[in-house]
Amino acid sequence: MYNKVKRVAAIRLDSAEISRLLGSYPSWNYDGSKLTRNLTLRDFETTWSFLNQIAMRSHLWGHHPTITTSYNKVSLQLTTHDVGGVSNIDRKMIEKIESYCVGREETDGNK
Ligand SMILES: C[C@H](O)[C@H](O)[C@H]1CNC2=NC(N)=NC(=O)C2=N1
Repeated sequence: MYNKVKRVAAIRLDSAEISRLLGSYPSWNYDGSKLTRNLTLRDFETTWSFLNQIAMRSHLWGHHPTITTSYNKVSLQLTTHDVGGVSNIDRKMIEKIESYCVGREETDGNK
């Protein structure tokens, strides 16, 4: 699944496309240059399982979010240097990351 590196040319998203993306994924924010998301996961193991999936996907696509983590907290930043902004690859990465989040975020019940 993660053994074949696939690179595609990045296409910059315009502001309407970025707005649509944020509409579909309200947990993400746009700071004018990059897409960001902060999340809290259920526990440490869940956090690293999630991070490993992102790492393998990043390796496969040659596209690497900036990641900051501490125990069960993760901050993600996504941008594409080649286009000097946000691209279709960042959008695809967000779609993947959101699928990896399902059922793994901390809920009020276990705070
Ligand atoms: C040379 C190398 O492919 C580039 O620097 C890649 C690596 N990973 C990357 N990751 C992200 N998030 N954005 C990029 O523009 C990017 N560029």
